Amino acid sequence: MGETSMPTGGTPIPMLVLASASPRRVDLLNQIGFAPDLVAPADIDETPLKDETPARHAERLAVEKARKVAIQHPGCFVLGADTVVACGNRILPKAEDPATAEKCLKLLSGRRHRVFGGVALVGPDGKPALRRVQSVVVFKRLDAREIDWYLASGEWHGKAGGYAIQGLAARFVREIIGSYSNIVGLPLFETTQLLVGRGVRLGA
Ligand SMILES: Cc1cn([C@H]2C[C@H](O)[C@@H](COP(=O)(O)OP(=O)(O)OP(=O)(O)O)O2)c(=O)[nH]c1=O
Repeated sequence: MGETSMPTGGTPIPMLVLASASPRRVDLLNQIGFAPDLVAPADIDETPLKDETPARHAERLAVEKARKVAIQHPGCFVLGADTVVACGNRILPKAEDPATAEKCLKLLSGRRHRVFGGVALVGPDGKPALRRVQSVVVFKRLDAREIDWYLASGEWHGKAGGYAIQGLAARFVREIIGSYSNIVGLPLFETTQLLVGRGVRLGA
């Protein structure tokens, strides 16, 4: 279990498992040449703890996702990630209905907010390594028509903060500071550092 291949004369390469149900994360990981051998969603409670900061929340959930899947796949490298949209110290929800998305968009309108990404890699030894990334996003002021138009698109569904920068919401983004891929769901530079740092080979 947990071994993907045995190169001639070498040691087995542990499998790379992505602990995610997000198709975006699979695409992002593929983009940098680390095709996961397996994708396995981690079913965890994503409720913020009392007084938990957005940054800490993203880190904790990334580790919990990776750990949960690592228990089911011992001996593998397991990558987990979490994306948190924060307005000040307030953690915005993942929008599952239009009313929630509308509240988020009204809050983000005309302001700058932060997007925190946590990425955790649990190694075959069971130990997690963690990176945290922060991006800043500045939205233009949104009028009621723009908000209604965006809500009708449905693109907000399942997205932290009620928008997806990789889609129509790009029209609202005046500026970003920091990692773009972090906002979409997986900070690719830091993910590469984690994977390479733990000895996961390209295309493992
Ligand atoms: C802000 C923003 C978030 N998102 C997405 C990324 C994440 O999929 C989602 C935040 O929820 P997460 O809980 O980070 O991830 P998830 O539930 O979609 O998937 P997983 O199984 O890995 O836990 O919001 C975008 O796609 N674009 C954006 O611009």
